[in-house]
Formats: sequence, structure tokens, C-alpha cells
Amino acid sequence: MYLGIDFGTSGARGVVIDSFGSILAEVRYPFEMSLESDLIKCWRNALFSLLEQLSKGLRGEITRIAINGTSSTVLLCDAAGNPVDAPLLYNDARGAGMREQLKNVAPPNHTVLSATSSLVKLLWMMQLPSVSKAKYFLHQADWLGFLLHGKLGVSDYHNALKLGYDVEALQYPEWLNRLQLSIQLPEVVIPGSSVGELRSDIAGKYNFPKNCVVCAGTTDSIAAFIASGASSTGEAVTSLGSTLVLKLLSRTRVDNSQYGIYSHRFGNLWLTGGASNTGGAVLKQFFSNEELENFSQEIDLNESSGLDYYPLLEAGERFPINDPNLLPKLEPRPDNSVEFLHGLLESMSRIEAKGYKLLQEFGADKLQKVYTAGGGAKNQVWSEIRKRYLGVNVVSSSNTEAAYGSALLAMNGLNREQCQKPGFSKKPGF
Ligand SMILES: Nc1ncnc2c1ncn2[C@@H]1O[C@H](COP(=O)(O)OP(=O)(O)O)[C@@H](O)[C@H]1O
Ligand SMILES: O=C(CO)[C@H](O)[C@H](O)COP(=O)(O)O
Repeated sequence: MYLGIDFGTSGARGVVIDSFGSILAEVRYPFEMSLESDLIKCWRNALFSLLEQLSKGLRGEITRIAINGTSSTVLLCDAAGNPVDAPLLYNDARGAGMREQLKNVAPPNHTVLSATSSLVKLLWMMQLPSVSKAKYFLHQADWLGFLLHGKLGVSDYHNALKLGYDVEALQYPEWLNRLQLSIQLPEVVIPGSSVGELRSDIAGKYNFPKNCVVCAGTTDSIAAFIASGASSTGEAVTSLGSTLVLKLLSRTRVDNSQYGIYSHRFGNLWLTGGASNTGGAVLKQFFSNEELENFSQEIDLNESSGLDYYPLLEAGERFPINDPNLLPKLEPRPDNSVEFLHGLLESMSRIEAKGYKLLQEFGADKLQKVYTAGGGAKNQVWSEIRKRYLGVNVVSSSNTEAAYGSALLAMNGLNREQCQKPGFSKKPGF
């Protein structure tokens, strides 16, 4: 059996599957933390709570584990793996000012030149007093994996993309080496490949098999893509979680940091896309999940809301407008909650459609179909609105949970029909 663990924005989730991909258990740990300083404690508690929530018998059958985190959520650790400061989350733009110095060394429009890239975050963190105690720079999924396998400094080429790792040459580029960073960058391996056995003390305490393997992870939106069942070029997955993340499977790589566009290597295909700061977290600011469910049902789909918002929690957008100073636009706000929600869903749908349009204009394969993942996937009214703006079919994913995708990654690695060009012969790990 295989355990997939998803660390999203609003919580962590675990899914156990058998070798047929059938779900045997699902566990959750909602994040209630209030302060950023609680992040590390929250993540550690969440990870071991998910393990504890699984039955002892089921834990005894799990042979491989994979973890996805939120992309470009990063932290500095000391030689023992203890974080030396608070992590920076995926949409933290405090490193934006480091782009000027990077422009002199990184290729034009490289994804590291985005205001929220892992590399600008690292350069910003190198200025902190705590850096003197730091030895490793890790992504969230790397550090969570370390808690289980005990190996520090190992990442995957999905999480390492925004650090500047060259996912075609499968090495750090020369221009990055020239930065002469005094911190150890993680060794980068194939997502889903074996990193090491589960620590013996953890295997003993939780009754996991002694040879249970912890794999290299991925990011939450790629795990959601794997979960969706999308497999042909032109098929896409929109993650409607706290944020709005687009992934369009393409034969062509597309990168342009001016618009927040980047491509993840997916076997020998590319997941072209971008991540917007709009999404469910903005909806959550105004509506409970129950209100979202009930008010959505009252939306009259025969009428447009006539409202044009740019829904953001605070200033700053990553894609399809890459501007750390872009202000939210949430006025005029109607007194009627259903009308307000209608305007928000239409506006987010326009942003999604603009994102896919940009990807295709820059050379990605023509959009054929959109699967949906995340908390918003259950909203059929939103799907109907999105379909009108996207102009293609919007279908439900075979599974909308990123944790299911990570479980599939643990089971199959990336050697799946999803990530091979038609006629491509299967090669071990790529
Ligand atoms: N019926 C709904 N319609 C639209 N959005 C919803 C609905 N129910 C929940 N959501 C949104 O889903 C989001 C959580 O989705 P999830 O995939 O768990 O996010 P994440 O993984 O980013 O934490 C919340 O921000 C919430 O607003
Ligand atoms: O916004 C996010 C939070 O859920 C995503 O984690 C992230 O930005 C998506 O990045 P990637 O395309 O590298 O998976």
C-alpha cells in the first residue's frame, strides 16, 4: 500500500491506496495556526497526526510514502535539521528586491526572477542574522521528508525549479554556482524516486514495515495534476484551492517570468502554468464553506453579475499578472451576498481563462479540456461559469485531492502514461 501526504495552505491530508489505486483511508489535519512562528510546530504536529490517524494495521502494510508541499515554501535549517528561522510561504514577496541583483546573472525571463521565487527568498534570507546558524536551504516537502527518512538536503526537480535548478540538464546551472552561496542547496532527484527508508524509530513507534521507503516529493498543484487522471497534451488541471493554479500538459516548454509563467518537467512532457494569488482564500474571507455551497445554488447563470473584480487577500499577484504591488479590486460590493459571490466567481474565472490564453499564446499546446482539483472543484455552478470563459469542457477530476496524486507518485513514480509523449518508449526514471 502507498501513502500520499499533501501539505496545502489550509491543512494537511493523507490518502492510502492499494496497488489498484483504490482509496483505503483518508485522514486530515486542518491548520488552525495563527502566527507564522507556529508554522514549523504546526507542520510537524500535522505530519505525525496524519500517521497516528491511520489504523495500526494499515500502517503495517504501507511500503512507500510521498509528500507534496506548497511550491516555493522554503526554510533554512541547521546541521541537525532544526529550522533557524520562520519559513517563507509560497506567496511571500519579501525577496522581490533581490531581483535586481539576480537580473545580472540569471537568463532573461527566468522563473527565479519572479518576486516570490525560491531563489529570491534565499537571497533575502541570507541577510538574516539567523543565517549564521544555517547549513541547509530546503523546501517544505524536503524538510517534511527529512522528518521521516532522516536525510537532510534532498529535494526533487519539481520543488527545485523555482530555486533555479535546470530541469532539462538535471543540474544546477553555472550562473547559479557563480552566486557562490554559502548555504548548501539540496541534492535534486526525480520526484517519486526512493530517498531512503523510514527512520527505524518512527517505523517502530507507528508499526510501519522496516523497509518502508520515503520517496522524493512534488508540489501540491502537480500532485493534483497526477490525481486528476489528465494524460493527453492539451489537457489541463486548475487547482481551485486557497490559490488558483493552472497546469496545461504540453509538448512545448513555456517560461516567462514577466507574466509568472513557468514549466515543470513532467517526464518528457511539460506542465506549463502559473499560480495566482486569487482563489479560495479570498472566498473564505467572505463566506463559510456552507455559504459558498448555498449561495452558489442561488446564482442566476442566465445573467452576468456585471461586476469586475481582481480578488486578492492583499496587494501582490504572481500570475497572469506578475506584480507584487497589484492591489485587490473588490468594489463595488453589492449588499446581496449572492450577487457578490457571483461577481467573485466570474472574476476568478476570467483570471483563469486569461492565464490559459497566455500559455497558449506563448506556445503551449491548445487547451482541450480542464479538470478541476481542490476545494472549489465541488462547486458545479462555478464549473459552469468557468466553462463559459474557457470555451472548453470543464470536467471533474477522477480524484480532486493532491494527497491522492502523491500516493500515486509513491506507487508509480513519474513512469506513468501521463507524462510520456505518444509513442514514447518507457525509460527508467526521468
Ligand atoms: N463550495 C465551494 N465553492 C468554492 N470554493 C470552495 C467551496 N468549498 C470550499 N471552497 C474553498 O476551497 C478552499 C480550500 O481548498 P483546498 O484544496 O483545501 O485548499 P488548499 O489545499 O490550498 O489549502 C477554501 O479556500 C475554500 O474557500
Ligand atoms: O500557490 C500555491 C499554493 O497552493 C502553489 O503551491 C504554488 O504556487 C504552485 O506552484 P507549482 O506550479 O510549482 O506547483
